[in-house]
Amino acid sequence: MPSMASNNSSTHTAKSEFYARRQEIEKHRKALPIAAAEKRLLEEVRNNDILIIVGETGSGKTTQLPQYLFNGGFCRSGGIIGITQPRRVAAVTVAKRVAEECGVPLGQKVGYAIRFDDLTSNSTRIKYMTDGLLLREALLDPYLSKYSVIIVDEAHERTVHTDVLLGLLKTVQKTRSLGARDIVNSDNKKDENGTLLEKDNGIQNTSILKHCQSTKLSPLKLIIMSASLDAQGFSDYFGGARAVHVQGRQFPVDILYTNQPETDYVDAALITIFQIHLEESPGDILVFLTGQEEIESIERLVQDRLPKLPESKRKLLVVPIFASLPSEKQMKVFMLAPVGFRKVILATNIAETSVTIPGIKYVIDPGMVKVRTYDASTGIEPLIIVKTSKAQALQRSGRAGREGPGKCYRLYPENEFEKLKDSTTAEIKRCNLSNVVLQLKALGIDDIVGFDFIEKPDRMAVIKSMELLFLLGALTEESKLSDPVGHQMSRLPLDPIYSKALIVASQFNCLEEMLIVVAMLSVESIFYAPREKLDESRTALKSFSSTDGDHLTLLNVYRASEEFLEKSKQVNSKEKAEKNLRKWCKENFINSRSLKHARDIHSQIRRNVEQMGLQITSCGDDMLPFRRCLAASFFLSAALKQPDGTYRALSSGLTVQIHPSSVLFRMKPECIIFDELVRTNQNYIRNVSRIDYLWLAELAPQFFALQE
Ligand SMILES: Nc1ncnc2c1ncn2[C@@H]1O[C@H](COP(=O)(O)OP(=O)(O)OP(=O)(O)O)[C@@H](O)[C@H]1O
Repeated sequence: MPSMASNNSSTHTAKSEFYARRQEIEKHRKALPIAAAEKRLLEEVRNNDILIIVGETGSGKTTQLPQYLFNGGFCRSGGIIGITQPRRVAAVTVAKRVAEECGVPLGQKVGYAIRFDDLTSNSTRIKYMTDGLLLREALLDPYLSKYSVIIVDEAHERTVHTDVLLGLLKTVQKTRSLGARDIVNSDNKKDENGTLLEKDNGIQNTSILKHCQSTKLSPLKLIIMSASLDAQGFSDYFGGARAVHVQGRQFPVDILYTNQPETDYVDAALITIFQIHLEESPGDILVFLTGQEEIESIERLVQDRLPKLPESKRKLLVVPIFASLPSEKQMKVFMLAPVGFRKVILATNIAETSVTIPGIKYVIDPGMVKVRTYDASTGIEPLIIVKTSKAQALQRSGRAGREGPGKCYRLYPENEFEKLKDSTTAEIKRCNLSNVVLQLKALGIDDIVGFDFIEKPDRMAVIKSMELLFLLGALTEESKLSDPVGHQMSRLPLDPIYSKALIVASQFNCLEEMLIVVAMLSVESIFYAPREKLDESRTALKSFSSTDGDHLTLLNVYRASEEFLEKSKQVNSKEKAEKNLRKWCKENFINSRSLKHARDIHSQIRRNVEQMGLQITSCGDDMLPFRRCLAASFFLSAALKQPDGTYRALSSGLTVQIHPSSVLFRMKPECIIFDELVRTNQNYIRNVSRIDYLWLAELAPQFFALQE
C-alpha cells in the first residue's frame, strides 16, 4: 500500500539520518586534538588525585574529558562526574552537546544544573553545572559525596565562586583521600574513638572523616582545567599537583590588529561588522562588547544602516546575548541563521569561554570589558570599563576556529596586546565579599581570614563585609551566623541587603511588594530614554512615577504591566498576550527584556521565600509600612540633604547627587535611601526613595545608635 510504503521510507530516512549524524559526530570527536591524548589522560587521572590540564581553546577538554572518564570506569560505583563552569549558558549548551554526542536524551546520563533549572535525574553521571551551584550543593552535602570526579573548568576566570570552590575542594579532596586510605591501612593519628584527627581550612574534619569512614567514601578526583591557566600557580596551591598539557588546536585562527589605537571602539566595531559583511566570505560574526546598553545601541545602529545597503546585502541578522537576557532569548544565538543570512552576535564576556556558537567564523574583539570593582573604605562598587587581559583575548579569539579556520579582529595595535596583563585580576580581589563570607559561614567555616584561598582577599574587605553582615543581623557578636536571620539570608540567592529586605518585609507585612521591588532592582535599566524621544519618554515615566521615589515607581510599573498582561490574556492566547505586552512596553519606554527578566526573578525568589516559610502578605494601598521597611533594610545607604542640594551619605560620609533619571531628581527630599552608587564624573545615586529621618534611629538602632 502506498501509505505503508511511504511510512517505511520515512522511517528509513529518519534512521539513515540518525546514523549519518552519529557517524559525523564520531568522526568529529576522533579528529579533536584531545582524542590522541585519551589514554594518557586516563592514566594521569588514575595516577593523580589532583590534576591540572591545560589545552588550547577548542581542543575538546570540556566536551570530551568527562566522556573519557565515564568510559574509563570513573562512574562504575555510582559516582558522578561533575564539571563546573563559571557561566550558566556554558553549562547548558555544553551539556546539550555532550548528550547529543553520547546519543542520549538530555537529563539522563548527561545533564546540567544551574540556579533554578535542574535537568538531571538519578541516572545522570556526567553533570555540568555552574560553580555557584556546586557551592550551594556543598551546603547540603559538605563531602560532595555523590561525586567521584569534579572538574573545575575555565579556572582561569577566577570568579569568586571558583576561588571559594577551589579552597573547599582542596579540603574535601584531602579529607576524602585520608578517610578512604584510613579504611584500608591506617597509621594516621586518631582520637580515642578511632577517628582521624585533622583540622584543615577552618573545617573541623573529624566529622567529615567519620562520615567518610562510615560511608566508605572513595577518594575524590579533582581536575582543574583551562586553555589559559597559570599552571604553576595552581600546581603550587595544590601542593605540587601534576600539570599536563594537551597539544594542538583543530583549526587556525588568523589574528588581525589595527595599525593605530581606536578612539571610539564601539564605532570601530560597527565599521568592522560592515567591512566583514561586505568583503569577507560567508560565516557568522561574534562581537564582544561591554554591556547591555552598548549592545542595544549597536543593534539599533546596525538596523539603521542596513536599509542603506544594496538589497542583496541586507541579509544580516543581529542577535544579542548578555547575562540579564532571559535564557530562552540567550539560546537564540545558538540557532543557525536562515539560509543566505549572516548572523552577527553582539555579546558581553558571557560568550567568552567554553561555548561553541555554531557558524562563527569571525570574532571582533575591541579589547574592553566591564568589571565591578570595590572600594572597601567607602563600600562603593563602581562598574568600570577596563582593558581585557591576554587570557581573555585568547579565549575570545578561541570562539572562532571551532568548526573551520577563523579570523579574529583585535581592535587595537599588536604592541598594545603585549602590554596587556597576562590574566584577569581575581574577582575576589575586587568585589564586595559579604556574599562570600555569608556562604563560607553557612558552610561552617568561621575563620574567613585563615581560609586557604588560592589568593587571599584584602583583609580590610573581609572585615568590612563582616561588619556589614553584623549590621544586617546576619552575624552574631561572636561572628557566627545568626539564627534564624543569618541562616535564612544564606539560603537566598541574592545580595545580602536584598535578602535582608525580604526578611524584614515579611515582618512589615509588605513582602508581596518587596519581592517585586527586589526583582526590579536586580535587573539592568527598566526604563530607556532614546535621545531623539526624550520628552515622550519623560511623559511616559510620569504616568508611573511616585512622589515617594523610585522604588514605588518600579512597583507601579510592574503592577501596571501585570494588569495589562492579565487583561490581554483574557481575550488572547498566551503568546499573543506576551507580544502585546512587548508593544505596551515599547509605547511606555520600558525595556521589555529587562521587565521579562524581572518577572522571572520575581517568580524564582517568591518560590524561595515560600519554601523558607516567610509570610507573603501585602500592605495594600497604604505604602507607609513599605517605606518604613525600605528604611529598615537600606539604612546603610541613607543620605541627608545638604544646603547646596547635594547629599551626604551617612555611612561613608561621601557627597553624592541624585541621578537625573530618578523621579526625585528635582524634588530633593530631606532624607533618602538609595540602592546604587554610580561613579562617573560625580557620585550619582540611583533608585532613590524618600524616608523620614527619625525612622533611622527607630528602625536601625544598631547602626544609628553607634554613630552618636
Ligand atoms: N554545541 C556545539 N555545537 C557544535 N560543535 C560543538 C559544540 N560544542 C563543542 N563543539 C565542537 O567540539 C569542539 C571542542 O569543544 P570543547 O568545548 O570541548 O573544547 P575546549 O577545549 O573545552 O574549549 P574551550 O577551552 O574554548 O572551552 C569545538 O571546537 C567544536 O568543534
